[in-house]
Amino acid sequence: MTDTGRNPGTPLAPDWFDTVAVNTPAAERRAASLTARRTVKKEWQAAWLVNAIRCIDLTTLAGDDTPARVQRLCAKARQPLAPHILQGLGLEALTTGAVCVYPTMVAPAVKALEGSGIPVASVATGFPAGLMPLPLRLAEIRYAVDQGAAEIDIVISRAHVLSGDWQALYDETAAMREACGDAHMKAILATGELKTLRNVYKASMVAMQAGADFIKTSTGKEPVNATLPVSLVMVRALRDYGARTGARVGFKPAGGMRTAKDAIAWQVLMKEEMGNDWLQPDLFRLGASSMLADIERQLDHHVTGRYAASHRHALA
Ligand SMILES: O=C[C@H](O)COP(=O)(O)O
Repeated sequence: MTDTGRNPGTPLAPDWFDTVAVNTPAAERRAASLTARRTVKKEWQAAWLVNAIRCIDLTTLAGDDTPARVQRLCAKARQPLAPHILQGLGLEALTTGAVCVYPTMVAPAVKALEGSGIPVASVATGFPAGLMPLPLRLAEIRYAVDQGAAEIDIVISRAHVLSGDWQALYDETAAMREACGDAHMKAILATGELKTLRNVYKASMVAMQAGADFIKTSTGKEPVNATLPVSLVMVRALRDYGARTGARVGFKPAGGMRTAKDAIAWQVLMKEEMGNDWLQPDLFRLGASSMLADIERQLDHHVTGRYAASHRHALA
């Protein structure tokens, strides 16, 4: 992620969100219409899928992660498409947006990505629940940065959202942003646990006021992770924040996105809501561990006319 200008944040301003109303049925209709209305023409689908790849935070966040698995993930991030597909698309080179791992896997990832230009993102702050004393959460951020992470995906305290304690949410998130130093901070809202879309909008706004460079839907561990209606509300908050401050905060849907169709759907949402500028890795990421396999399969078919068995491209 090149530094397209960090989000400096603002003082906590509850008047920017405390009277917000979110019409849930309308958000659901708009989200559904986005993907239904704009069907990406066949010949353009490949280009949209290639663009999705350069925006993917290729992720492994499992309790059985090992340095060997992370090395394989990084090899995939360096070469997400088989050579015959790249050639068939007329592309010289292509890499993913980042690799996203747990803090203790940052060092092997940094080593495996040396010279690639691909940043390492690390989750931190007691991912996925975040229920640890703040000093330990901040220390985990500093550890991940010291290990070489260029991006930190923090998790917010859902309890502060559910109780409407915006000052506590702001203070914690601002402290996390400070602990990140030069590392870009993505704030994971765990929207599946925030109960209402109104809370999603408010949490988005407070995270951005506290200095988040990106807002991210989910850890991938909630019962419900990235959805289009939730994403629409977060992107509207990001747009409103930008209108007030001029800051450009990025958006990262994450969790449960498995297919090439998902990759196109979220890009259509970004294009329709924010415009083409938001379809590049500095401002848009797709947090996914398995979506790339289906994208590669679809691009293989685009180039060869045949479908390879999905397992052939799955990450071992
Ligand atoms: O941050 C990324 C998510 O944890 C990935 O979730 P996923 O494994 O459902 O793709």
